[in-house]
Amino acid sequence: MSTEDQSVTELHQQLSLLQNLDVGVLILDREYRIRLWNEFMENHSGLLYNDVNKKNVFERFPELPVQWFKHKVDSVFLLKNRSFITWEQRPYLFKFKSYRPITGLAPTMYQNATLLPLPSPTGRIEQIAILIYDVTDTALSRQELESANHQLRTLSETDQLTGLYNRGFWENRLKDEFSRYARSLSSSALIMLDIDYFKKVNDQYGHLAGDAVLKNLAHILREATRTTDYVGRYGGEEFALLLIGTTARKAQSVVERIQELIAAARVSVDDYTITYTVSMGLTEVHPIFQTHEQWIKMADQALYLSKENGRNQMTLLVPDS
Ligand SMILES: Nc1nc2c(ncn2[C@@H]2O[C@H](COP(=O)(O)OP(=O)(O)OP(=O)(O)O)[C@@H](O)[C@H]2O)c(=O)[nH]1
Repeated sequence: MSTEDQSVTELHQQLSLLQNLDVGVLILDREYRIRLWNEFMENHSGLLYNDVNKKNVFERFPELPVQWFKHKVDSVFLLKNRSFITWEQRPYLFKFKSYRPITGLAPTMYQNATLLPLPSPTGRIEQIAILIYDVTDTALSRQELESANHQLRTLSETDQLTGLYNRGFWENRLKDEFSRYARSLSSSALIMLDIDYFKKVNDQYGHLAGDAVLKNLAHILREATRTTDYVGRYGGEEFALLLIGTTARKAQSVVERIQELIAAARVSVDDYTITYTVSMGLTEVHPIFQTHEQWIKMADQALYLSKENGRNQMTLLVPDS
């Protein structure tokens, strides 16, 4: 075989390899025209090499963000360095359907891409190659893992019955807020709240009715507070509200809103309509507190006074400086 025949054979083998790779390969010139398009690209795009050859990539694929992609391609021409695009940055470059059986959940193929400069024998870069990897399986399993972690985190932070924060998580937030106060001296208010004569609700209407009242109250507490506040279930029928960046005076309007919503609430269980009241204790964070537990203790004392004085009321306690 002559040297020329040998080169043709080698070129043919290389092209055949390129065609059969399970990776997308395309070549772009400086005008963003497609100069090579392998079988992977044909199969997934439904466009044959002849459909795209010498065509501008943006005309053929309008989903490509022009500015962003040009910037990527131009820098490979300019710096003569390879560059990468991951599915985390952009889920895909080319919008291909995903046909993978185990990833039936993803309608579109997730892709990683590598952009490679292709130097001519003189060292000039007139074309670049783009390799497209199907990473749908990886992307989906990562997303599933993240979603499972998120669910686990939520479970470990949440009270199952009411969906509010559980005591452990809530108390940690109070601790954080207390440390933040030591640095910033920005005010926060704490309300401890307890349902009045809740035992009677259980005794009279049953435990499920009691649960319905707890859920109703949780809903009201969420309604009456900001999303930045922390509302927790502190114990059986005791709740705790941490109002971030709020003075005791401002917290009183939250208390009033809670009282109004509870007064209007009617919990229907079977043929019964249940009404209920709550007692509350309110304290603002204060330099006199050495620990967050002391802050809770004072709010608890305020709650106790509300109970002592006849229930269905709020008591504000201000520490002596
Ligand atoms: N249904 C239901 N009841 C609960 C739950 N957790 C605690 N309890 C009940 O809450 C009641 C609390 O009763 P007590 O501590 O005597 O308080 P109370 O009857 O509200 O009286 P005061 O607080 O003094 O007004 C008990 O009957 C507990 O069984 C729960 O998750 N669901």
